[in-house]
Amino acid sequence: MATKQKPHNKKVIGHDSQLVLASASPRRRELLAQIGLSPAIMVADIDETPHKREKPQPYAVRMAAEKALKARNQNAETADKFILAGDTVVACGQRILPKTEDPVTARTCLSLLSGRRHRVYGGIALISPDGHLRTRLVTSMVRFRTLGPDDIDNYIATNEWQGKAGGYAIQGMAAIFIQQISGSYSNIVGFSLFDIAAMLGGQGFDVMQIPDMT
Ligand SMILES: Cc1cn([C@H]2C[C@H](O)[C@@H](COP(=O)(O)OP(=O)(O)OP(=O)(O)O)O2)c(=O)[nH]c1=O
Repeated sequence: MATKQKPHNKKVIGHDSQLVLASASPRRRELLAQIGLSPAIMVADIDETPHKREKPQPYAVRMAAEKALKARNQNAETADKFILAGDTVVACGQRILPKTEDPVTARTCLSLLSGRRHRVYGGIALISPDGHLRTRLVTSMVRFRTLGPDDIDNYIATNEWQGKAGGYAIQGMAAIFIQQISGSYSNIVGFSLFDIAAMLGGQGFDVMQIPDMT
């Protein structure tokens, strides 16, 4: 069995089997796999309706925290584990765009995003084995080029907008519409790997020192 080189001066207090991802999102699973993490998956269904006049930034953080807390409260076996959850919110100004489930809503979102900049807010929540909840908000900016009717028709035909915040996925065909981003790319896809590694690292869970089981 191959193991990654471990510097002797570092104490590892966390490893992969101690990590739970409270998410049904294949994107979040794939993002964690990119940095060598394969957590247990526990889906936490929560009510994702924004509160009246709730701003996108606190909404993203609240959603992530509720997912993590629900996973912990529903599964006794998570008690001594790190629980990670994320939430992606696409906002045009202070307006929260929906996760699009039908083509009409997806068209409305794409028309709104066409030719302008918007923000993607990523809420991240981490519950440590001692039960402490920590959260972060990560912001990325995305600029779409102007979309013509054919662009929107063709994109709708891909079905890639289904279940995506704001009606698009940067990791698919929508990449051809995106002129510029600033901030974290992984934050737009699902959650910021930089911030996750930093949050885990702050709790003694060093992502670079997880045994490689392959
Ligand atoms: C903007 C954007 C969003 N998305 C996706 C990421 C999220 O899966 C989804 C936003 O919905 P979320 O509620 O953040 O996540 P989810 O419902 O898919 O999964 P879970 O709550 O169980 O963790 O939009 C992309 O895949 N690419 C993008 O470019």
